[in-house]
This record gives sequence, structure tokens and C-alpha cells, in this order.
Amino acid sequence: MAKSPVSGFPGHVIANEEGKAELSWKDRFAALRNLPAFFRMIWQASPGLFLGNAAVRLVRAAMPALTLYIGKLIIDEVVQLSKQAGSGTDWLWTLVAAEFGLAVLSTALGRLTSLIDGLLGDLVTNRTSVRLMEHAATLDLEQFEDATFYDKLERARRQTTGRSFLLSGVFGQVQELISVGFLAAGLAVYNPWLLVLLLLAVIPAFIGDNYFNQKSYSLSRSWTPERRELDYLRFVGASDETAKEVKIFGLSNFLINRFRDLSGQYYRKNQSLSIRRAAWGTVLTIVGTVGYYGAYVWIVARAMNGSISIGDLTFLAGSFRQLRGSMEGILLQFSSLTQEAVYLQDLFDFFEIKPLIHSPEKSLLFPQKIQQGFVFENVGFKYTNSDRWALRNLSFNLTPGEKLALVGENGAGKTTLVKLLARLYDPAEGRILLDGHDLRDYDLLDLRRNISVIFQDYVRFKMSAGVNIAVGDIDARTNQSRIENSAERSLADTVIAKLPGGYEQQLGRSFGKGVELSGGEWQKVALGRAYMRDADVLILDEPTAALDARAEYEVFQRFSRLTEGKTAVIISHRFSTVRMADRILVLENGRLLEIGSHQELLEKEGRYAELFQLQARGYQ
Ligand SMILES: Nc1ncnc2c1ncn2[C@@H]1O[C@H](COP(=O)(O)OP(=O)(O)OP(=O)(O)O)[C@@H](O)[C@H]1O
Repeated sequence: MAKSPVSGFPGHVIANEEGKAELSWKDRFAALRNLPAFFRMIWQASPGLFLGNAAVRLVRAAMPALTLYIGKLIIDEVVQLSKQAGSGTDWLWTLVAAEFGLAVLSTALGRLTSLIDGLLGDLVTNRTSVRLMEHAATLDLEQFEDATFYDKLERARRQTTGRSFLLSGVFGQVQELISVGFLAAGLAVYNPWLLVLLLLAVIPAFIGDNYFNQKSYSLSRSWTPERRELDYLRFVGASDETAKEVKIFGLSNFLINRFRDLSGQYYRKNQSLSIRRAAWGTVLTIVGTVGYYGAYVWIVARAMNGSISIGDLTFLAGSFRQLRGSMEGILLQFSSLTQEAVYLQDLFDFFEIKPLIHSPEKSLLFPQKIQQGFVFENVGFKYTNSDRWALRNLSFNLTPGEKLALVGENGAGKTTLVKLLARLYDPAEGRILLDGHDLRDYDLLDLRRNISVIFQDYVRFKMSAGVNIAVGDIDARTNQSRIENSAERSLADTVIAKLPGGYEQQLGRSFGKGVELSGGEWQKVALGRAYMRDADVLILDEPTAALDARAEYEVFQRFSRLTEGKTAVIISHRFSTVRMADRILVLENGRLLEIGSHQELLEKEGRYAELFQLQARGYQ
């Protein structure tokens, strides 16, 4: 049985993947444990900016209480002076100057904070993106082919941008908390009950907001697959890669309608949630305003009966208003921050995914010279999410220096076989031996380094022609003579000679003055990668499918010469290519049907002979 690549990962805060996720309070508080790791990420991005941010915010936290207190002193002083004409005004003007100074400082520090937040946010985003790419590179192909994994990757990718919100949010929250501490202390000196009234004014709105945040989180999470489909439709509907077929088959309406349906459904769900949120928000804020005016009435009454001064009145009213704003901010932010922290869990979950295919602790190095070759022993393989065996009971050997051709109808399992040989997957049954040792005992990177594979769906990198060949051995990308030599062997040199920029020419139309190549021209370039990698084992999956008859002939003339002594596996539907192999392995529905030389198989008059004659007749 092929193991599910995403099962058994560390627990989620979220209940399930299908999206019935609800965020309970427990989940929210649990998500807060992601914050230390998040702070570590920020600290690693720039310790200097981190400390600077903390220091500036600490100073800013003290400012509201200080400003209000100076305001109170100013008013009390003015009242005093108006009662005692002729006394000095120096103290009054000193206080006014101090308040002015605070106002200027507050503006300057506010700007400074945004600047630092912005810079730190960018650094964190870049670092996280790099980590994401690095980690993705370690994971298995099978994991990439799993939809659940892809959703997780998608959510993690979304986490790499927009981190600055969480960053300034968390820092801002700490700043507000300290600020509230100062203000609350001032209020408590006059009457601690004011603080109770304050909580009553703030909590209803908080509960409402929290409820709706939870709803919108589960909506957005449950829609991850559809959002991915929306992105995909947007891409297919408007991209250079698909434009040709979209036009020819007149697909645009089909795609647009699907997009409209899906985005419309999401919009409607979101719309009803947003309306309910706005309505409840209004009601609960009014409740809060009642609480605020209750406290205000008490303060005014105390001032009227002379228990507190006019300065105290402005200080208390100001503090109360400010505190209400700050606490509302803290509580509301808390619910969106915990939500963000939960999203952060997606990112950390992604980093926790471990590849199932890796090197053993004590690994073997790929042999300098292959002695016995590869042996497939009763190999079976199933793709994840598929009940069908793509390969089963497969036993054969591949001797050193042999050229083996794989033949079979579409879906017979040819590509799967070579993916197993390159250890992109591990067999679910049986084993593959190289010189008597299981492939799983070899160092994975060393194994891959020594096997050169060109897949039928090779990547057309939107990069220069030279790099498109150099990807065969990317560390040698500055070795121009090796690149040119590889190009010569694969016939790509004639393609590149026609490009205005030669080896520097940007390929594909995505960037700048890129040039598009024909299918066969791309194939020659991709074939160059196989020669660039000087590996002992060469695997070519339909390497000549797009080549014209002359090019195919030439490629194979060279191929036999250039791969002398190397082990090669070639997948091809063209029998002119296949017959040049030493032996031919015929697959049917994942099983080995026949194996032997061209002549042997023709004499056997089995499936190979039938397919060969079928194709030969087509040429007569
Ligand atoms: N990534 C995948 N996930 C699930 N099933 C897959 C995947 N790749 C291939 N298969 C299935 O495995 C079987 C063998 O596929 P494979 O690509 O090995 O065939 P092939 O012989 O190379 O075909 P072709 O001649 O069309 O290239 C097919 O039934 C295919 O549907």
C-alpha cells in the first residue's frame, strides 16, 4: 500500500481539512503558542529592527496618559489663574510647551513605528518565502500530487505575504496593553468602579466581533479548494500558455461561467456574513456607547458638586474615552490576531511536513562504475488516492551499459517505472536493487545526481537558452563550453544559433524580449540537459516525440555513440527508435508482458510484433 504522504503530521489546531472547522476559544488560545515562534522569525529577520521597534513602542505607550495628565494640569492652572489675577504664568506656558513637545514626538514616533513595521514585514516575508521554497524542495513528488497537501501548501504560501499585519498587530497590541495600564491606573485612583463600567462598555462588541471572525475564518478555510480552483480558472482564462486552445476551442465562456458561478457562490456566502456582522456590530457598539455615557454622567455630576476639579473632569473623561478605544482595539485585535495566529499554524504545519523518501542514516554512495546493474524484484506501485496498481509484479534486470526501451500503450506504466528507478517514488511492493543493494540504501541526492532523466513533460523554463540546458547540472551553469558541448550533442546548437541573443536569449514570452521555440526546438534544448549531466544512467521519456524524422534519426545516431558504456532507458512510441535498443520491455496495464531484443520479440509474434507491424503498415 502506498502510504498517504500527509497522514501522521503533527496535530492541527483545526479540526479537519474539509472545512467544517470552527475556531473555539481553546483553539484561539492554543494558537497563541505560535507567537513565540513567530517572534523568533522576526528576531532572526533583524534583531536591530526588532529591538528598535520594541523601544519606540514602549515610549509611545506612555504618551496618551502623560498627554491627558498634562492637559488636566493646564486646565487646573488656567482655572486657578482666572481666580487669582496677577499671578505668574510661567508654569502654565511650560506645561503648554511640554504638551506641544509630546504631540510632536508622538507624530514622529508614529511614523517611525510604521517605517520599522514595514521594513521588518518585508524582511520576514522574504525570509519566509525562501524557507517555504527550501522546504518544498525537500518534499516528495507524491506529496505534491496530493490535493490535501496542495491546499496546505496554498495556505502556507498565503502566509508568506501579509505577515506585516500580524507583526504590527502583535507589537501594537503589546503597546496598547502598556498604554491601557497607565490610563487604567489613573482612572482607578479616582474610582475603581469606572473600570468595571468600562469593561461593560467594551465586552459586548468584542463577543460579537469574535463570533463573526470565527464564522469568516471557517468560511474562508472551507473554501480553500474552491479558491485554488478560482486561481486556476483565472490563470487558464488569461494566460499565454493557454490562450491558443482557449481560442480554438472557444473555451472562454465555459471558463468565465465556471468562474462566475464559483466566485458568485463565495460572494453570496460572504455577503450574508458581512451584512449580519455589520448589523450586529452597530447594535453592540450602541450598547457600548450607553456604558460610556453612564460613566460620563457620573464624572460630570462629581465635577458639578465640586468633588473633582475641572481638570480632573477633562482627564477622567479623556482617559475613559481613550481607554474605551484602546480596550476595544485590544479585544477586537485579539480575535483577529488569534485568527492570524491560527493561520500561522498552517505555515508551521507545512514546515513540519516531512518527506517520506529520504536517505537512510548510513547511506551508500552511487557506485563509481555500475557492476551488476539494476534488478526489479516483484515491484508494485500504486499512486496515492488511486486504487489501481500502476505497476505490479514487475521483475526484470537492467545490465550495466544496456539500452532498454520501454514500450506499451498509454497508461501502461512506463513513466511510473522510470520514476521508481530515479526514486521519485518508492515501490509499495517488492524492491529495486542496484548492484545488489536496495535503492533505498543509497544516498538520495547522490543517486539522483547519477541518474539523468528527461521527462516527456519536461519544464520549459522561462529563462535563458543557456540556463535551460545548464539545469541538467546547475552548478556548472557558468561552464559555457560544457553547455555548448551538450547543445551540440542534442542538436540544440542549431536552434540556439538562430536566436538573436544566442545562449543568453530569454526563452518563452513571459518576460522581456523572450522568444518562443517550436515543440521540437524545445525538445532539443531539453535533451541537452541529459548530456549536461554526465550521469552513468540516462533515462529519456519520449525524447524524440516532437522531433522531425531527420532530427530523430540524427539524435539517435549520436545517442548510441554518446551513450556508449552508459545504461539507458528510453520510452518511445516510435518503433524506429525502439528497435535500436538492446532489449525491449513491453508493459501492459502495469505488468510485464514481454522482454527481449527486437528480433526475438518479432519472432515471438506477441504483442510487440503486433504493435510493430501495426505501425510499419501505416508507413507502407
Ligand atoms: N501522478 C499520478 N497520480 C495518479 N495516477 C497516476 C499519476 N501518474 C500516472 N498515473 C496513472 O498510472 C498509470 C500509469 O501511468 P504512466 O504515466 O506510467 O503511463 P505511461 O505508460 O507512461 O503512459 P503514456 O504512454 O501515456 O505516457 C495510468 O493509469 C495513470 O493514470
